Amino acid sequence: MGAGSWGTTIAKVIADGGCDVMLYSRREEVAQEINESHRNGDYLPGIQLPPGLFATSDVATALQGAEQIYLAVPAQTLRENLEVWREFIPKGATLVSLIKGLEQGSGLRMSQVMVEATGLPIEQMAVVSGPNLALEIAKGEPAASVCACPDVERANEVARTCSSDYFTVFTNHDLIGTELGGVLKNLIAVAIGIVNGLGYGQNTKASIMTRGLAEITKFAVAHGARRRTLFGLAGLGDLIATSESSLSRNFRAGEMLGRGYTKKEVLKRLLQTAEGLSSVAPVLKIAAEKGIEMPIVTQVSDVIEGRMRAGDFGRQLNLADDVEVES
Ligand SMILES: NC(=O)C1=CN([C@@H]2O[C@H](COP(=O)(O)OP(=O)(O)OC[C@H]3O[C@@H](n4cnc5c(N)ncnc54)[C@H](OP(=O)(O)O)[C@@H]3O)[C@@H](O)[C@H]2O)C=CC1
Ligand SMILES: O=C(CO)COP(=O)(O)O
Repeated sequence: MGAGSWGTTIAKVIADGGCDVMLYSRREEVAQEINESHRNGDYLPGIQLPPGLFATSDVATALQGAEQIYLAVPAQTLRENLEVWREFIPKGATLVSLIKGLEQGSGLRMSQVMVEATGLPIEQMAVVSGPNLALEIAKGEPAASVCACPDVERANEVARTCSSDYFTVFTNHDLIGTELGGVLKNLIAVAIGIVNGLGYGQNTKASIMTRGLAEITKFAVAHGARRRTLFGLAGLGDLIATSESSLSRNFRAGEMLGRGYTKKEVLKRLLQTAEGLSSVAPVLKIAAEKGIEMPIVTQVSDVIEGRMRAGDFGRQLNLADDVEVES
C-alpha cells in the first residue's frame, strides 16, 4: 500500500522471491505505468520491474485475498489511510509497517497507530526495518533487514515472504526497538547531513554518529526496547547506511539545512518523504516528558526550526547525565 520508492522496491523483492504481489498506488497513472511498462519512473528511475508485479489504484482490488499487507505511505497519512482501507482488510491478514516515522501530535509508533486505526490486535502487526536504501535494493544489491512481530509465526512468514536471493530478512522479538531504530536513525542522519553541508570531515561525522547512537539507544531503551536491537541492523546498521548515503532523503534534507536552506525550501526541493523532519518534534516532546537528554536531536530541531544557525551545529555533543553509555 503505497507505490513510492520503498513500497515499489519491497513489491519487487517479494515478486522476485516468487510470491504474488499487488501494489496499490493512489495515482492511476503510476499503476498504469507499472502494469504496462514495468517501470515506476517517478520513484525508481532505470529499474525494470518483474512481469509478475501488478499494480492498481483501487483499494478493494489491492487488498482482495491479501495475507500480508505492507504499508509504505508517509507516517503522517497512515491513520487516515487505514481508516479508509480497514473495511477491505481480509480477516487474519498480517499488517507490516515499512514506515520509519512517529505520528505527530500523538507521538505514537506506527504499530500503535495500526492497532488504533483498524481495531485489530497487536499480534497482527509487524515491522520490517533495516539498512535498506530503496534504489540499491531495487538494483539487486545484497542487503539485510529485520522483521519483528509479537506473533513469532507471523514474523517468520513475513521474513520468508520478503526474502529473496539478494534480500535477507532476519526476525527478532523486539517490535519497539526495531520500530524505534528506524525512526530515530533518521534524526541522526539529518544531523550528519547538516555537518556534511557545512563541509566538515569524518571526525565530526563519526562523533555525531557514535554519540547519536548512544542518544537514540537511551531513548529506545526507556521505551522498553532491547539495547542490542539498536546495535543491530535496525539501529546501527540503518544509521550507517542512511548517514553515509546521498540516496537518503534525511541526509539530503540535513545537507540542505547545512548549506543554509530553510525547512520550507528543503521540503519544496525534496519531493519525497523525509520522515526525520516530522518525527523530531514528537521525539523531543516524549524525551522531555521522560527526562531524557537528546543534545544532538535538540540541535537538529533547532536548525530545522531556524532557532540555531547551522554553522553552530555540533558544539555540544555530550549527554550531561550519561558518560558510560558506550561501554
Ligand atoms: N525509500 C527508502 O529507501 C526507504 C523508505 N522507508 C520508509 O518507507 C516509508 C515510505 O517511504 P518511501 O516509499 O520512500 O516514500 P516516497 O516519498 O518515495 O513515496 C511515498 C508514497 O506514499 C504515497 N502517499 C503520499 N501521501 C499519501 C496519502 N495521503 N495517501 C496515500 N498515499 C500517499 C505517495 O503517493 P504519490 O506518489 O501519489 O505522492 C507514494 O506512493 C517512509 O516512512 C520511509 O521512511 C523505509 C526504508 C527504506
Ligand atoms: O530508511 C532508509 C534506509 O534504510 C531510507 O532513508 P531515507 O528515508 O532517509 O531516504
